[in-house]
Amino acid sequence: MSHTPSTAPDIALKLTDVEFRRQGRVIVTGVNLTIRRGERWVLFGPNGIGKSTLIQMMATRLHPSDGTVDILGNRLGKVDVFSYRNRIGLSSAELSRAFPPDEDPLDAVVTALTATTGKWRDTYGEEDYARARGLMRRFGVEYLAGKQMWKLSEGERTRILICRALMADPELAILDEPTTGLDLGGRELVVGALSELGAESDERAMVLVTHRLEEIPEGFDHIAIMGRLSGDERQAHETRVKGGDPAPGTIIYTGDLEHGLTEERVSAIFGLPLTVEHRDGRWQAFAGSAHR
Ligand SMILES: Nc1ncnc2c1ncn2[C@@H]1O[C@H](COP(=O)(O)OP(=O)(O)OP(=O)(O)O)[C@@H](O)[C@H]1O
Repeated sequence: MSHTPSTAPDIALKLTDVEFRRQGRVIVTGVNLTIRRGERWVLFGPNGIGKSTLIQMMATRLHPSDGTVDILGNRLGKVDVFSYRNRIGLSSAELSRAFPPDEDPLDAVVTALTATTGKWRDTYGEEDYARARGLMRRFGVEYLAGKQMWKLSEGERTRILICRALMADPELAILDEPTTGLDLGGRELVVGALSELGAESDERAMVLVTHRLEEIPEGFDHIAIMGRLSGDERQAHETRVKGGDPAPGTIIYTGDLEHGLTEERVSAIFGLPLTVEHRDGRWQAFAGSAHR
């Protein structure tokens, strides 16, 4: 049966008027975001604002309560997700819990080809394993082949999941906090490898989630910044914000990263005066003045 794409061919991801509620609480609302093929995006915002919630939708793991999510021309909820899930590469903490504890990390990477976890029933060729090993080398974890997933440190598991996310040469790669648990050396290796990937001119769309400016790789030049509803918009929602629940998260800026990451905006979303610096392609933020 032929399938009419739900969006223009150059659009990888489109969220339209998305709201997500959990147990009566509005977690995110008014989310609009369009990501084109070949673009590298950072999804940035403070803890608990709803970044992972949006990522789960972008990766077909969660449906919006309202609004629409279009992924690679498929409207979420209208098309069987298993028909296109292997075109999306995801690395996230939630996913890391899906593997059988004794799974070989090499298999955890290679099973991305069939969008499964656990190797049984599937067979993969030598070429597949060679690609998996190549990715593991690139991210400094080739030595983990033959080990067991449950024994990995957090930083090792994170890197294995990045390799897995890239294994199937996905059209959309989604990396949720890809430097979680990494020591300084590991972080710099991963940020460097992601910068290289970001600089490659291909049609893959990439979305990287972080709440730390230091972890934005070079080449990621678009940003969606999340903050909480404020002013009139918040008041319009007040009747729906129960008890001490924080105001819903939303996207307060989308576009060019260079212009989006202003001190004013970053200070506002974290609720304290911050100095933001951009030097040699990398970003950093800290409280107070750089000239003290
Ligand atoms: N299963 C759940 N049940 C109830 N509330 C949840 C659940 N999962 C997440 N939440 C709430 O939804 C809000 C958004 O969470 P989410 O994980 O999307 O934020 P985040 O921006 O990714 O945060 P972080 O940077 O800390 O990972 C939080 O207040 C969280 O407590």
